[in-house]
Amino acid sequence: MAGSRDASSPASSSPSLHVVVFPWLAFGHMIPFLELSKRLARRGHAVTFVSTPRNTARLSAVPPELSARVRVATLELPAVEGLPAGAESTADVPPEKVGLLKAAFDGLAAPFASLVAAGRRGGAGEAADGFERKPDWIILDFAQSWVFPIAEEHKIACAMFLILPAALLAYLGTKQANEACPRRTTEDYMAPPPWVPFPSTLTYRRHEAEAIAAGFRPNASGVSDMDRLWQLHRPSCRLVIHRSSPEAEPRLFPLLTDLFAKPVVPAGLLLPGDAAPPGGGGGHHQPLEAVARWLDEQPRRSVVYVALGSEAPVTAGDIRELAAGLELSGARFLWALCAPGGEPAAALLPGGFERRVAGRGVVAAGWVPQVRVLAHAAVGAFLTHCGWGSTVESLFGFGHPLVMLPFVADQGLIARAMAARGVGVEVPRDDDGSFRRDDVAAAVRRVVAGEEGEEMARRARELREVVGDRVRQERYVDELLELLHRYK
Ligand SMILES: C[C@@H]1O[C@H](OP(=O)(O)OP(=O)(O)OC[C@H]2O[C@@H](n3ccc(=O)[nH]c3=O)[C@H](O)[C@@H]2O)[C@H](O)[C@H](O)[C@H]1O
Repeated sequence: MAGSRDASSPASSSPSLHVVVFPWLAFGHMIPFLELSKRLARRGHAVTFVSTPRNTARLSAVPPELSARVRVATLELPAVEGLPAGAESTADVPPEKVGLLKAAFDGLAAPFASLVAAGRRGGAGEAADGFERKPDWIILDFAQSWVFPIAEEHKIACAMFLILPAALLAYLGTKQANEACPRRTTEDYMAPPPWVPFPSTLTYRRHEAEAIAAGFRPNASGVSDMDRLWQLHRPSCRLVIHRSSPEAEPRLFPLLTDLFAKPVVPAGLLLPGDAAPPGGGGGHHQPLEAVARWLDEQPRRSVVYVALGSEAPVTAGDIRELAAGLELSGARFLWALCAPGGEPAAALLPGGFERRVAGRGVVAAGWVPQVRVLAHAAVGAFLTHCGWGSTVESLFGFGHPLVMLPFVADQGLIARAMAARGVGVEVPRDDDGSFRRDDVAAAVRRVVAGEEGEEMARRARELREVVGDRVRQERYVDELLELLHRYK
């Protein structure tokens, strides 16, 4: 991702802001943070996007017309024992090592403080060492608990941008509410929280609840994810922003603003363009050409696109069972197979699988430009882990019905919410999260065939029209900017 070394004068006459945008080291986070950056820059504001060298190199390029306002500041991750060399995102490490990546991330506190301090000295100093001018805002992710003291020292306003659905923050609740009503058993984590005063689908299956409970306990970084997230209670965190909208998640924004006693506001869905610019991704980039030719030959809306995000804890057994289910389903499919731990994908597939599905099924090993695949006329459904980014892109961006295979974090909440909206079918799971090929095949058939499938597709297209209305979504960014001007 290229960016300029200095921000030119903004296009609009209103006082422009300088906003530092700093995502957690995960593509499901960096991609929406970059989408927000583009929108702020398009409205005449200066953006400094902060990440690490390998991550910024793998992100899609900033459109040329915005490169004068989006500046990239890269910070070198410190080495941490046990973290693979060169690992800079959750896509580069197995799930059990993400805690070490957080420990390395915490090592960016000092270089980030230097970046801010250099900017504070201002003047003709070497721009590369700091910001051209003091930031008005730092928009950070859930993980940077150490940014707040730096921002407070330099009197810079902070906002926490959660690229997760508001449903997750409603489920997690405030620090105070959790201390008053502690969740102690797996069953406690499976139930809707008592502080949501209306019926909701905020429930987890047993395997999901166990993963959520782990977020309340310290990980290899020594800090729990919840203690990082609950830094949003600090007064210097003036806003909480969600990549979402009231149309996508009714009733939650007023509830959260009340629960957290500060504005919890939508940034809108930040829908990517119809055909994302060519660019990297979480790993080795699969050129679309190899995939597009096959898609071009398929009937309209006949293909199930299969992808499980950049960090889902998918096991080799899951991949074999999913492959067998896709084979049994008889459906056409394109599978972007990001193998766990970087193992070669072919080694994980059942013997003879690709030969038996030849003609109707393709496995694209590695990263594909997902938005461009979802935009293809041949794609008619999405088998997904229900990561919020993928859900927003596929359902609200392109109106595809969903076959849902959630794993961790917010994914189970998203799956229940989308099933309740009648736009997808969840694959049944055992208590340990395992699933069966017959259930995968049955869920795929329900979504891609018959009256039920047609009704789901109709509802999905209706959601794209109503919730994915791009004009309305862009207005949320305008409303957010009004708040950034007001609260800075
Ligand atoms: C917010 C949080 O992000 C996490 O990230 P994860 O990468 O798993 O999934 P997405 O949010 O779908 O993000 C994945 C992003 O990677 C892109 N992509 C993925 C695979 C590929 O082959 N090519 C691509 O371009 C995709 O288009 C999307 O933008 C967790 O899910 C979590 O549940 C979710 O709520």
